[in-house]
Amino acid sequence: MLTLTGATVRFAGRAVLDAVDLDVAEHEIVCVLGPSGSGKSTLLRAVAGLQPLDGGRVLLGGADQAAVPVHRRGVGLMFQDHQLFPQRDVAGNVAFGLRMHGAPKSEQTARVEELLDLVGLPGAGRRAVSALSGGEQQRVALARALAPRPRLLMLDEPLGQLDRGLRERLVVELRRLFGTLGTTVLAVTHDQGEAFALADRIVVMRDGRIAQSGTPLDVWQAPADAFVARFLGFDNIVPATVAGAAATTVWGKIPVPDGAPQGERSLLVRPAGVRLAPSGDGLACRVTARTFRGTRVTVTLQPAEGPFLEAEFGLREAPEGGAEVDVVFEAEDVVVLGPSDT
Ligand SMILES: Nc1ncnc2c1ncn2[C@@H]1O[C@H](COP(=O)(O)OP(=O)(O)OP(=O)(O)O)[C@@H](O)[C@H]1O
Repeated sequence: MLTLTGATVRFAGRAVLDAVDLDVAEHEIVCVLGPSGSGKSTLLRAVAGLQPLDGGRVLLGGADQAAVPVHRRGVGLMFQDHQLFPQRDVAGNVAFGLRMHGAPKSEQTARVEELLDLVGLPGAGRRAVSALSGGEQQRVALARALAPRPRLLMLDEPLGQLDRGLRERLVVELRRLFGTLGTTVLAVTHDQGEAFALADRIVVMRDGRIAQSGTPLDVWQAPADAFVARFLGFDNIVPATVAGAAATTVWGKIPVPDGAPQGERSLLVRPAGVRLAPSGDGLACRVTARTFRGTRVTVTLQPAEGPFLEAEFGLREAPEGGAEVDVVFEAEDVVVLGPSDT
């Protein structure tokens, strides 16, 4: 459906999009994740035709888009701030794209009603957009983007301004809606939770390049490198020299899973893989913080050397704040990451 090959955009000589290759299949929901300034919005703008490329190509349905203007690309766009027209009512906003395409009035009216039903706002056509809540405005913006049946829907931080509870509900609704409609989606967000809940595939960007692309499960289980792992919210990452079944780190020798890549690497230890050991049998640490998380407790451990460790224990076994404990590591919760700056 969408293919980018070597897509490059430079501002003042700096590559903000640096030879990006990306394929989005029909009906696929791809979420682009990355820190601020990594080039996510520029990527969307380049696909939409709002940002000319300095190199490479954008193909939609196999056709090069270099000479195709924005309104002929057949893409729907929805931005964080909705950009609804305040002087038009809900129906006027949803019909906008249909009017631009010259759809007859009767067809516009029927399609607007259909879309408002679809996004959970039946009969809201005559309401003023200024009188809607943030979540309702988001639904109107979505209905407007979907109305002309775009072959590709692009979302830029679609839930950015809404509160967390509403975002969590809407993201589930969006996924269900896109699944029902078979919409092909390219979405940009810096919220990992949102991306993981919405996407069939996650693309992590760093400095204008793709750092990793994979299913949510793949990316979660096996982050490509320390940058991706940190961006996904993992702590417990240290440089390591992996040889055979163990890695040498500032935290001592740590067992690694069978078949782990060897040599100079970064190592990630999941908090669940840190276990208490008898005194003198493991890495000696002091407990510096304890946080209750329902039935589990997250404990921060400071070893004599190296960064602190996050560990996760059951309520009964979690050590007290200030306690001196020894810990060992379970190989199954250790991930050997690619060679990378830690
Ligand atoms: N028109 C422009 N002129 C100059 N620099 C720009 C322009 N547009 C974007 N940039 C720069 O390009 C880089 C990438 O911007 P972009 O908006 O694509 O990042 P982003 O990943 O979407 O960030 P955010 O999450 O903050 O929206 C930034 O450093 C930004 O300052």
